[in-house]
Amino acid sequence: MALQAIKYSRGELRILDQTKLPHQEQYDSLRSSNDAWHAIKNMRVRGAPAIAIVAALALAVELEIIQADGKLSEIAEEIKLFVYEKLDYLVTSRPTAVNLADAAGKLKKLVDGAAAGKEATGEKVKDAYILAAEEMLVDDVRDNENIGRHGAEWIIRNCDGGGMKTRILTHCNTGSLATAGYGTALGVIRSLHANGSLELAFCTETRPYNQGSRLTAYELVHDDIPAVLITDSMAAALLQQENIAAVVVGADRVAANGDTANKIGTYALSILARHHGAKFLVAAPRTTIDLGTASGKDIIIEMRPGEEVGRVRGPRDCGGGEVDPDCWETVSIAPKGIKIWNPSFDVTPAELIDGIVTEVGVVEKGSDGSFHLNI
Ligand SMILES: CSC[C@H]1O[C@H](OP(=O)(O)O)[C@H](O)[C@@H]1O
Repeated sequence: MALQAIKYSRGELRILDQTKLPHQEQYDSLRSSNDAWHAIKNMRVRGAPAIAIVAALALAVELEIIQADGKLSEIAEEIKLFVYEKLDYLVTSRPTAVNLADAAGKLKKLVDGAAAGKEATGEKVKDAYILAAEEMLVDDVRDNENIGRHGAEWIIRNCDGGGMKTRILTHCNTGSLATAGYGTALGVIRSLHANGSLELAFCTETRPYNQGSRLTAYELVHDDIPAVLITDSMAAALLQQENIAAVVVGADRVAANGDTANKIGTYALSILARHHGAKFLVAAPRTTIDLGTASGKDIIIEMRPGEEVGRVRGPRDCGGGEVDPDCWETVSIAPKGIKIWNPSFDVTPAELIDGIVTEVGVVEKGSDGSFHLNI
């Protein structure tokens, strides 16, 4: 059974609380855009594609509940403006990942068209919105499977030992827990594994939120994919000592020139990959490409609370690898009074990226040395 960050049926949305993983699988119901905003902000759901999908579906559920309560306006314009207001609010939950803003723009355009019709009613605008939001869930899984296939084929064609068993390093979490399913960079690893071309996947723990040790390792173990967990600080020694074919990462926003914002630590890995002759791939659907942002210097980087660095939270360790899931503790690992810098993302320059893996193929730099991303 594939892991699902998002469980949805018409009128009901549940998310897997990722702050409880890998020790507890707990689903929380979201019944409004306000519920979604807080779940995204406190990272109970995270991952650029998943954030956009959960936000869109939470508003769909909110509209269904309003109608069930007999409070849905029959005036198309009123429902359109309601959707506009809620989407603008949801976009403020996390600023760096572009998928949410991209989805909001598309959904606003859709309801604008639905409300313009002569026969338009509030219910028709609501129904049009809900169908579009539900399509995002289906489209994302299909796109990720295509990303996985294109990325695996590229690695086999272009990496040393391609066609043999490859060793891949990945960062953060870009799998079923960051998307509607299958994943982007982790989708490439899944595809390599499925066609027998993966020897070993290495995943970084990805401090401070530990998406790698808590989420990616969880997915790799769940899918029985051969994998090794390393700390972020081990990446250089790994690339120096092991034959890593490629570093494959996700993205939160790809600027028009190919500069890519992704989880903090990605930029360092791109330098290490170049120095050690490993390929460096960014895997992301086209909804992560932002042609309206010229380059990486224009990307807003989300700053998160210092507590995420200074504290670690988890269930009590009972010894022998067993934990008490009902007894969670927070442990301070930094002195009181120390200032903490906690940018959630960094920007990898296009020059250090060998390819951008999308659902329609892998984009490489042209003869002019630039990425052309209007695909
Ligand atoms: C396919 S997920 C893309 C991206 O999102 C993650 O960030 P976060 O866990 O803070 O939402 C990470 O940067 C992934 O690479």
